[in-house]
Parts: sequence; structure tokens; C-alpha cells
Amino acid sequence: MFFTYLLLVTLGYLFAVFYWQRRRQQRVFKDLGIPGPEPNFLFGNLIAFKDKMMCEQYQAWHATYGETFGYFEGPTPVLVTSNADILHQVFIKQFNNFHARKLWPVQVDPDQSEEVHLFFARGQRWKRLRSVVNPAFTASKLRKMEPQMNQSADRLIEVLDEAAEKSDEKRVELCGLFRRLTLNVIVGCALGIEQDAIRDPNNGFLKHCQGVIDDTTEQPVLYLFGFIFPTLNKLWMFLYKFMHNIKFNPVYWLEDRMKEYLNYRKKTDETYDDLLQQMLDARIPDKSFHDLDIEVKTGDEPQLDINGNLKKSTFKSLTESEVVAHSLLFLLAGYETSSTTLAYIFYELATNPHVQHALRKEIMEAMPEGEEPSYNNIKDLKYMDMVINETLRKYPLASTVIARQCQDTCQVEGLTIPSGMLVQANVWALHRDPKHWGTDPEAFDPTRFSPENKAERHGMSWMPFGAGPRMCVGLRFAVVQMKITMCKLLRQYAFHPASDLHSPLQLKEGATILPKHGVPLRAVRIP
Ligand code: HEM
Repeated sequence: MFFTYLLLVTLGYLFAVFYWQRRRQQRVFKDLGIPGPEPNFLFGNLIAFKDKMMCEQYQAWHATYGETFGYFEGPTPVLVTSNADILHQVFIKQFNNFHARKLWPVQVDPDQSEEVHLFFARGQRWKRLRSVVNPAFTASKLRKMEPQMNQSADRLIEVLDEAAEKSDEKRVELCGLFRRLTLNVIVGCALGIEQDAIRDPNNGFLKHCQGVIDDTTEQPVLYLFGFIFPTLNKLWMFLYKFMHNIKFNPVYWLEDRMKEYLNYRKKTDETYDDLLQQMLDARIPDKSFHDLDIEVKTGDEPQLDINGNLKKSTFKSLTESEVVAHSLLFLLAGYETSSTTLAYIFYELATNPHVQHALRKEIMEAMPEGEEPSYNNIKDLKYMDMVINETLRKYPLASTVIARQCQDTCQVEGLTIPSGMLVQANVWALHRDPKHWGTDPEAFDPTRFSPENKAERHGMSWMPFGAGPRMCVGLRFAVVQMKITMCKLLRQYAFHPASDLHSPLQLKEGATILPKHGVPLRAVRIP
């Protein structure tokens, strides 16, 4: 009896300490005078996301609390804002104090793990990695990728023809087809691997990349625990790895293929000029990332060896594990984002025939019959730029990752942001703010991006690729690929809504925000 009593008192005491601490953590926004929903002591405000996508809930809170508000993921405070001046300070002006991304509750330590890549790295390590990757996306490199992009688009047309022939109304489902296209392009352009994911829906890379993306959308209980008790991150990570050793994990399949292929590339005499080669050239196999980061920190002035030759720059260097991690990153970052954007673009073109017509006219005039789209001639397709920009305004599909963590307590536009606090850009609200976009932000209107309209807007009113030094490194690659695909498809087909198209689109949240029921359209050959 005594021991039961003692146990109950101890448990009660521990619970009271936990509750008191939690409530103290959750007072931060009140103390700072920032409005927001009342948190539950255990979950914070996570329950609000049970039936709503994050972007929907953010818009609902925006309507109640205004452009800047705070909520809690368990004990973790997240400051959400669509105020363009605050965003400018956080993402650009004070970047040195906001260089880190938001971390997931179950993930490797970005400062300690060998496997960290550009997306999660921070501080010196991020600087070093970004300096290796940036040059892969210059104009001259993108020009070399054109043939691969054109070839893949030609293959897509063959598959589109076959699919359309099978149905009376010439129905094709574009989300799935574009995924096959963008995977083929990224595997070919970044890694130099010839695949036929476009013709073969069972292609290994395609299946396993999709497996990884689906895995992130399962939202297992482990993630919930991770949010509620973030300090136990090491335990959650251990359990995650343990569970994935029992259950097949598609990441391991992809990692194994990468390692096999890297070994082949290290031995072959063939010459390549792709992102992988750039990473292999930067590789310093016998050093750990700690060594490399220390060398970066202590200055990376050009150094001479004892023979007076320039030493390989340690600044632009990668470890062996980082090469593997980045090969995987590019597959995953480049594939779903671009394919889903293409699907949204074609949905808007099919439901806005006047826009489709104007765009086709621009393409036909810029590229006479038989001329292939190229880096040079797609540059002049200004209306196409406007269509892409307007699509990404309406559907900023990767907005949840546009967040930064404050390193040292600072002042931003009159707000005090304490060290460690997350600042999340509320991009769906920003892209619908009447202040920037007028009274009907749901309307699809590419002329919003005409030079005269654009000049009048705040520079931070549009940020589907993020902003500042950490914005999407694959932006130009994605735009070139999308433009080439659009030129090829629109020259040959007219697109109309299929009988089972849901319009307006219903959306769902996965790794990105995507059309819930796909984008089924009728693809009718232009005679
Ligand atoms: C339409 C297509 C795409 C969209 C909408 C998109 C969107 C984004 C966004 C919102 C971010 C976060 C930026 C920030 O935090 O400020 C990001 C980062 C990133 N994206 Fe993309 N992306 C696209 C295509 C690509 C492609 C094709 C690649 C690779 C070939 C890529 C590679 C990356 C990488 C590596 C990062 C991390 C950059 C860093 O932290 O330094 N993305 N992207």
C-alpha cells in the first residue's frame, strides 16, 4: 500500500513538473505579444492539422489572427508570417542569423551525421555544400542538358499517344505521366544514368523514389511522438531505423544503386559532364566532414603545395558519404516538385482555353515547325514565364519547407525573435493577399506577371522557390525542363478537361501539395 502510494505521488510530482515546464514553454508568444491559438499542453496545436492541410490551417489562422501569429508543435513555437517586410528581413537581410532550416522531429542530426545533404545542412557545412552544387546549374551546364530534356519529352509524346488511343475521349492522367518524365530527366541529367521510366511504369528508380515520397506522407505515430517530445530525437531516430530494418525501406534500394553506380563511375574511363562528375571531382575520400568544415572555417584562401601548385580547394569539397547523400537528394528534390507543377500548369491551361491559345501562339511564332526548343529560344517565351509564375503563385506546392530557425535572439521589424524560434513563411496566404494580388486571387491570370504589374509589387510577395541564399538551387533546371516540355506538348496537342476531372482541383498534402485525384485531361492531336 505504502509503495503504491509512493509511486502515485512520484508520478503525480513528475507529471506536475512536466506540465509546469510545458506551460512555461508555451507562454512564449503571450510574453512577446504575438497572437495565436491556445495550445494543448501535450500536443500544442497539432490537433488542428488532423483534418486540414497545413496550408489550409495557416490560412484559417491568418484570417483570425492577422499576418503574423504563433502556434506550437508540441512544445516548439512556430512563428508564422505572410508579412513581406518580416520575410525580407528573415530570408535575406538577416540571413546569417537565419541560415538553418526547420528540422523534422525524426531525422539525423544535421551537425553530426555523415549523411547530411544540402537541404538539411546548416552553417559552415551548408556553405561548403552549396558552393559545390551551385555551379551545376549555370547556363552553360543547363545548355548541355537540353538534348536529354528534349529526348525525354519526345518519349513522353509517344506514351501520351498510346494512352490517348486507348480511350474514346483521349483521356490521359498527367500527374503520373509527368512523374515518369521528370524522373527520367533528373536521373539522366544529374547522374548520367540512362533509364526508360517514361515507357516503363515499373522502372526501379521510379518505384523506389515514389516509395520514399509516399513514406514521408504516412505520418506514422512515431512522428507524432517526435513532435510532442522533440528532445528525445535520438530515441525516435533509433526506432525509425529499427523499424525500417524490419520493413523494407525504398531509400536503402536507392542508396545501394547509387553506391554501385558511383563505384562504376570511379573506375570508368568514359568522360561525363554532369552533376555527379562535379561531385566526384570535389570528393576528398579520406577526410570526414568535420575536417572539411574546420578547413573552411579557418579560411579557404588559395593555397600552394610544396611544388607551388594550387591545392585543391577544401571549400569546394565533399566526403564520400556526402556524394551518395546528394545523389539521392537530387532524385527526390527534382522529381515530384517539377512533375506536380507541370500537372497544375496543364490543368490551368485546359480550364482556361484563352490562355492555352495565347501560349500556343507564342510558341508557334518563336519556334517555326521543326525547330527544337533550346535554352536560347525558350528564354524569349515571356508569356510562358507568366503562365508558370501564375501557376506557382496559385499552387506554391513546396511551401511547408520555406522556414528558418533563429540562431541568436534578434529584432525583426519591431518583433523580438528569441534564439531557436522557427519562422515559417505563410506562402499560401502571401500569394492570395489582396494587397499584392487584388480582389480575386483565386482567378488564374498570367497578366499579373506582366512587367508593368510586376514592377509595382513587393519583392517578397511571390516565393514558391523560397528566398535568399538558401532558395531552391534547382529553380533554373526546373524552369528549363518545364518550358521544353510545354513547347513540345502544346505544339502537338490541344488539352481539354476529361469527364472525370475535378474542377476546382481538390488538393492533398504529401511531401508536396498535390491534386488529390490527379489531373485527367483529353489530349487531342492538332492536325
Ligand atoms: C517547380 C519545381 C520546384 C519547386 C517548386 C521547388 C521548391 C523548393 C523550395 C520551396 C525550396 C526551399 C527554399 C527555401 O527554403 O528558401 C527548395 C529547396 C531546394 N530545392 Fe527545389 N524546387 C523545385 C525543383 C527543384 C529541382 C529540379 C531540384 C534539383 C535538381 C531542386 C533542389 C532543391 C534543393 C537541393 C534545395 C535545398 C537548397 C538549400 O537548402 O540550399 N528543386 N526547392
